[in-house]
Amino acid sequence: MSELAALKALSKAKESEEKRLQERRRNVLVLILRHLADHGYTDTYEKLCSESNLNLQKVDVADNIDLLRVLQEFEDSYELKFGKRPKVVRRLVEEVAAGGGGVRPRAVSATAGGSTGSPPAGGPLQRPIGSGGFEGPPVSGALAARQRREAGAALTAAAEVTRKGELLDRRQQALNSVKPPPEVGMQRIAGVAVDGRGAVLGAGAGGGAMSREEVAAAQLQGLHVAGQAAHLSASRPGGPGGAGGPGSDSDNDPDSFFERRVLKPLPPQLQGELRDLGNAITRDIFTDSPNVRWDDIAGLDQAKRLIKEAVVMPIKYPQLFTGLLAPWKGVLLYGPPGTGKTLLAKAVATECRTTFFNISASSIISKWRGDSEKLVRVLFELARYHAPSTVFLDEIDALMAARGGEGEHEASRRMKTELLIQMDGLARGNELVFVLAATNLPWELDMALMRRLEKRILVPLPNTPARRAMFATLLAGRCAVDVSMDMMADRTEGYSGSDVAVVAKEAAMRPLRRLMSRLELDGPVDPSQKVELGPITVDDARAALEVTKPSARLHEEKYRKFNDEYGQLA
Ligand SMILES: Nc1ncnc2c1ncn2[C@@H]1O[C@H](COP(=O)(O)OP(=O)(O)OP(=O)(O)O)[C@@H](O)[C@H]1O
Repeated sequence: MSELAALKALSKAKESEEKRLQERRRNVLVLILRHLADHGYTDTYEKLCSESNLNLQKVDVADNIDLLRVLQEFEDSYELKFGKRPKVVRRLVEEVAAGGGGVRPRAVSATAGGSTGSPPAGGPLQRPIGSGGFEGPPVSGALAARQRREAGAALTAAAEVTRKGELLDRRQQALNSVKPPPEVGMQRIAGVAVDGRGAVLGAGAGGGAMSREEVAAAQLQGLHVAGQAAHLSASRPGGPGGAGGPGSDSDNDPDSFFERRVLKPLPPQLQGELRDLGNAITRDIFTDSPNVRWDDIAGLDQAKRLIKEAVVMPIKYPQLFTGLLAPWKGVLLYGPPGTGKTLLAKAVATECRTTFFNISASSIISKWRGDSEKLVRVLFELARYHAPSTVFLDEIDALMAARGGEGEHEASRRMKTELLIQMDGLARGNELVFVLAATNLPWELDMALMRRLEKRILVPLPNTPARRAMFATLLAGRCAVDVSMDMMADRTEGYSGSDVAVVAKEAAMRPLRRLMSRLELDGPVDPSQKVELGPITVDDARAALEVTKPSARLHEEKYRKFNDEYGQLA
C-alpha cells in the first residue's frame, strides 16, 4: 500500500472512531432521558432535553435496552472478568471548599474499578472536559486530541487545587483544635464524658480546665447516651436512637451509604393538594434504615418467628408465596404498652430493606384531621409506588375504634372506610406492601378491620431471661461486681421492656446524683483532680427497683382472653 493510501486509511479509521464516539455520547443521553422519563424525574428530563437538544419524541432507545440493564450487564461482565462486583459509585462527603466557602464534594473512597483520585474541582455535575456535548458539529480528530490534552491539564490543576484545599483543611482543623468554636465545645466535653460508663472525667481535650458547668453538662451528655439505651442496642454504633443522624457512626461507614434508600420522585398522578400530602408523608419516610436488628430485641421469640414467617420470608422469597400461600397483607401486633411492638416493625423494615412508613394514629388525627381520608389514600398510593414497603400504623385503636358509635365524626368515618378500601386493594394486588398495625387495646378494634388484619400476633411482657438480657445490655460496664442481673430480672416480673429501661436508667442516675451533689458542695473544680462517676451499687439497684413500678400489668386477663379468641397461637 502506498504511503498516501495508508494515510487515507488511517484518517478514515479515525473519522469512523470519532463517529462512533459521537453516537455513543448521543446514546448515553437518550438512555438517560428514557431513564428520567420512566422514573418520573420530569423537571430534570425537561432540562436535559433543552440542554442536549434531544427529546424522546425525536429519538428513543431501541427495544430491550435501558440504563439499568446496561449497568447490570457491565456488572456481570466485570464480575466474570475480575471475580468481584464492581463498585460503580463511590461515596463523596460534602465539605466547605477551602478558602472559597462554597461546598464541593470530595471522594473518600476509590471505586473498585476506577481511579483513586478526587474528581475535578466543581464536582461530578460539571460537564466533563472534552465531552463536546451532543449539540454542535462533530469534533475533529485534532480537536479531540487537544481536548484530551486540555482535560489532562485541567485534571492536574484540579488535583493541585484539591491538594491545596486539603492542606488548608488540615490547617483549619489544627486551628479548630486549638480554639474550638462554642458549639464544638460540647462535643469536646462529650468526647470525654461519653466514656462515662464508670469513666474518669478529667481536663478537656483542648487542654483547658473544665468548668463545673462543663463537667455537669458532660455528665448529662453521658447520661443522655445512657437514656437512649431506652433501647437495647443504643450502645451499638449507628444503632437505634442515633441511627443516621448527622455525624453518627453510620455516616462514616461507607457501606451504610449504600444502604440508604434512594426515593423516587412523587408519582406524577399526585397533583395539587394530594401532591402536598404526598410530600408531607415522604418527609416521614425513613430513608435510612431504622437500624433495629432482631438481636436488638430481647426475648419475644414466638412473635419474631411469626413475623418472619408472615412478612420477612415473603419479601425474601416471593416465588414461594403465591396462590394459596400468598402473603398476609395485614398483621396486627397487640399487647401491653412498651413491649417492643414498634421495635418489631422497625426490625422488619431493617431486615427486609423495605420503605418504612411510620404513621401514628395520633399524628393522623391531630395533624390531618380534615384531610385524613385523603392522607390514607395518598399513603397507600406511595406505599405501592415505593414497594416493597411496610406501613406501620401505631395506636391503630385510636384510629379504628368500632365505627358507627354515637358522636362519630363524619370525616373520621370516611377515613376509616378509606383505610378498609385500601387494605382490600392490597389484598387483591401483588405488590409487596404490608400493613403492620399495633395496638394496646385490641378488643376495641372495629371488626371489619380485624378481618383485614389476618395475622394477629401477641407481643407479651418479657419473660425472666428476656429481662435479664435487657438489664445486662443496658447496664453493661456500669455496675459494681456484686450487682446481680438475675436479681434484677427476678424482681421485675410483670414489667414491660420500657419499664425495664426505666429501672436501668433510674439505677444509672444514682451514681450520677452522688457526683452532682459532690460537685455542688465542693465548690470550683480543680482541673488536676479526677472526677469519678462511681459504679451502680447493689443499693442503687434495689432503690431503683423500689421506686419504679410496672406500668403494664393492667388488662392481663383481657389480653389472654383476646389471644385465645383471635390470636395466633403457634
Ligand atoms: N423486647 C425488648 N427488647 C429490648 N428493648 C425493649 C423490648 N421491649 C421494649 N423495649 C424497650 O422499650 C421501649 C419501647 O418499646 P416499643 O416502642 O417497641 O414498645 P411498644 O410496644 O411499641 O409500645 P406502645 O404500645 O406503648 O407503643 C424500646 O425503645 C426499648 O427501649
